[in-house]
Amino acid sequence: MADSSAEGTTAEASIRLLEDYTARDFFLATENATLLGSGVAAALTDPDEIRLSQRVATALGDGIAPIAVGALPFDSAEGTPGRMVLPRRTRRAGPMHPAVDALPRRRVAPPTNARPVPEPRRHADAVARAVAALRDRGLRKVVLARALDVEFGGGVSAEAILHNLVKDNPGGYTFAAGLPGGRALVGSSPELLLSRRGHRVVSLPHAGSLPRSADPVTDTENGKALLSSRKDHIEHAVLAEAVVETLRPFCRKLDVPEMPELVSTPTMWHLRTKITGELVDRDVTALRLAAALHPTPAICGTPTGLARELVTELEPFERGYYAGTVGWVNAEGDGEWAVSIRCAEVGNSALRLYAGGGIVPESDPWAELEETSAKFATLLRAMGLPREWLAEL
Ligand SMILES: C=C(O[C@@H]1C=C(C(=O)O)C=C[C@H]1O)C(=O)O
Repeated sequence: MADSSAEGTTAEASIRLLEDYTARDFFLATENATLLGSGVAAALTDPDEIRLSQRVATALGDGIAPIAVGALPFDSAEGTPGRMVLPRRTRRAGPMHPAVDALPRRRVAPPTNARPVPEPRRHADAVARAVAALRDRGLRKVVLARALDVEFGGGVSAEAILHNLVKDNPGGYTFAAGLPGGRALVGSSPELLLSRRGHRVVSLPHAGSLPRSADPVTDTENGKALLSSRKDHIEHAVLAEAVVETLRPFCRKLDVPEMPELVSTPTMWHLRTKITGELVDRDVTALRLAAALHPTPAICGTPTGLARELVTELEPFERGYYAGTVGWVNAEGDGEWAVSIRCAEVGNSALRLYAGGGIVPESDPWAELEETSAKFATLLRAMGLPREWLAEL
């Protein structure tokens, strides 16, 4: 029988969860709570995400465990199926912050080798081709990503990276999801795809980005520039419209602010819209809603099918669980699903980092390349590497 415990809201309780995390587990720290799922009472994989959500609801209804956790890939047609686990043991505690600030950072040994995929110049070329394709094929937006393969002669610890990510990102959805073969998807995303609690649903779509700067004057200027950038508002509007359209049939009431707000992570400025709604049918679970929303134009594009084709055509790697979603759902159907960005797939002695950005007809290839470099910084920082390290590759 699966075991579940609420371990209180004390700092010690949440820190114990982080300290007990191992790379096979599921971990999620948000502003409000910390969750650790370990062991496998049941595992479900399915390339059809709606069917997966139904199978998970059935398993939860059977009482196998009180909660299911896991990850959906960017595109299950690539051969990476959605993967959900009903953990043998689920532990919950209060938020990690600010208590985690007092813990020392963990050291990650420096990499022995690193290789951008594709070469940076080729990513800029792909963006230019994407801009032309938007026009020729009638797309409003496509999201193009690049990857960075990093090797560590002496091994790399997902636990240490997660620890530093939690410390660095108090407002983030900081996650780790165990993958087959002892690998783990580890990251800290600013973006909530969907949360459901009772009738209330919330989505926090993000699109439109500029890097933060260590210089306070440049930093403030970047924030202001983003808030008044026509190109970024277009990029954002395409996303917010798509999320609203998908949620509308499920909701009796939707609250959508007219304008996005400016938000920040330690490495990026973003435009974000907070969409809240009231569900018509309580039987529609958080995972079912996440499956309906995914892939949003935050990580794919509009129209979805054409954008997905363009991504396959222009990116020389498979995204796997990057640009998918990670989260949990319980027997009541409540849950929380974050967009799996600002993350890396971590193995024993190597990891692959990912970063992407939305392309619209007004996009500039070199600015888009810069944006992906800035987005890598979330993980680089957790690995103890300065942003300049990337420029040397
Ligand atoms: C695709 C990523 O980020 C997404 C793309 C954004 C953009 O294009 O402005 C902003 C936030 C995210 O929705 C990523 O970080 O890899």
